[in-house]
Amino acid sequence: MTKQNVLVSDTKSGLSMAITVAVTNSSSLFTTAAQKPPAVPGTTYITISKKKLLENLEINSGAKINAWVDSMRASSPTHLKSTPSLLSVDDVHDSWTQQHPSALEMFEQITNASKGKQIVMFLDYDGTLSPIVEDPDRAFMSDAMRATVRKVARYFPTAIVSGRCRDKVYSFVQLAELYYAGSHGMDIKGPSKGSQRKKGAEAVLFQPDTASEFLPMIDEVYEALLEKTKSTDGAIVENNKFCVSVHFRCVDERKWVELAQQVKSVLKDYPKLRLTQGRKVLEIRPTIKWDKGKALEFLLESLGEFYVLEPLIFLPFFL
Ligand SMILES: O=P(O)(O)OC[C@H]1O[C@H](O[C@H]2O[C@H](CO)[C@@H](O)[C@H](O)[C@H]2O)[C@H](O)[C@@H](O)[C@@H]1O
Repeated sequence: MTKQNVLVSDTKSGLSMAITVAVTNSSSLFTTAAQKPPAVPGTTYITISKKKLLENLEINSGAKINAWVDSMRASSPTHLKSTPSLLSVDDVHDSWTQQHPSALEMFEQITNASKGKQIVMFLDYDGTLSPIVEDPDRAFMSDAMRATVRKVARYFPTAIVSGRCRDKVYSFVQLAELYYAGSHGMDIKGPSKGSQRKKGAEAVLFQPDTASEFLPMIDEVYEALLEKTKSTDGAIVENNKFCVSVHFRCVDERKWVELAQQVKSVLKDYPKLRLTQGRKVLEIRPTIKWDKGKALEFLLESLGEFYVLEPLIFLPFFL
C-alpha cells in the first residue's frame, strides 16, 4: 500500500482541501487523514501538539474539569500561538502546505495510481464542503461547491461522512446521488437517484444494531443540556439524532469551566454515553463500537457487492 497526503486546491470551484489517498489492493485497508506524511529531507516541520486534545473526555471517575477545559482550549486555533515554536500563522500554513502538496501538481501520479481501480470519494461536510461559521444552522455550502460535488459524483461513488444528523447534511447538500453517513457514521443511506451500480441493487440503509435504543436517551440528554446550558451565553446545543453537540465557539473563554460543569452534571447520569471533542464542540455519543472509520469500511464493502469490475480494486479518497 502507498499513501500520499495532498492538498486539492481548485480556485475556480472553490475546492480547497486536504486529502489522503490510500492506494490499496484490498478494500478492507484504510488510512486516516490524520496520519503523518513522510518527512521531506531538509525541511523543518512544526508539529502542533495535540497532547491535550483528549479523544474521550472522562465523564465520571472524578475527572477534573480542568482537563476538559484544557482539551477545549487545545481545539481552538487561537491557541496555536501558544505552541513552543512561536511561529506565525503564516509559517504554520507554509509548513503545512509543504507537507501537503497540491493534488493538482501531483495529478499525473494520482491518475497513474488510479488506473484499473474504482475511485471512491469520502467527503467531510463542515470545514470541507462548507466554511466554518459561528451558527451551525447556517453552515451553507456554495452553489459552486455543490456543482463540483455533483460533478465528482457523476464519475465516482461519493459519500459525505459527518458528525451531524444525516437529514441536516442532506438539507445542506441536496444531492440525491450521494451516500450520506450521518451521526458520526451511525446512520447511513445510499443514493436515491441514478448511480453506476448494478441494476436492481438496493440503496444501502444501515444503522448499527443497538443504535436505535439510544434515540430516547439522546433526546432526553438534548433537552436536559438545552435547559442546563441556557444560562451560558453563546452555548448552542445541537441534536444530531444519535449524538448531541454542545458548541462553545461563541462562549466567552472565561465561561468554559462553567459550561464544562453544566455538561458534566447532565452526563453523570448517563454512563452509556461518552464524550469526545471536535472543533470548539463537545460531542456526546453512545458507547457503541461504531465510528466514521467503520462507516467507511461498511460503505466500501457494500460497494463491493454493487460493482462488476474484475478484479475490483478500490482507491478511496478522504477529504
Ligand atoms: O465530525 P464532523 O463531521 O466534522 O462534525 C463535527 C461537528 O461539525 C459541526 O460543527 C463544526 O462546524 C460548525 C459550523 O461551521 C461550527 O460552528 C462548529 O464550531 C464546528 O465544530 C456540527 O455542527 C457539529 O454538530 C459536529 O459535531
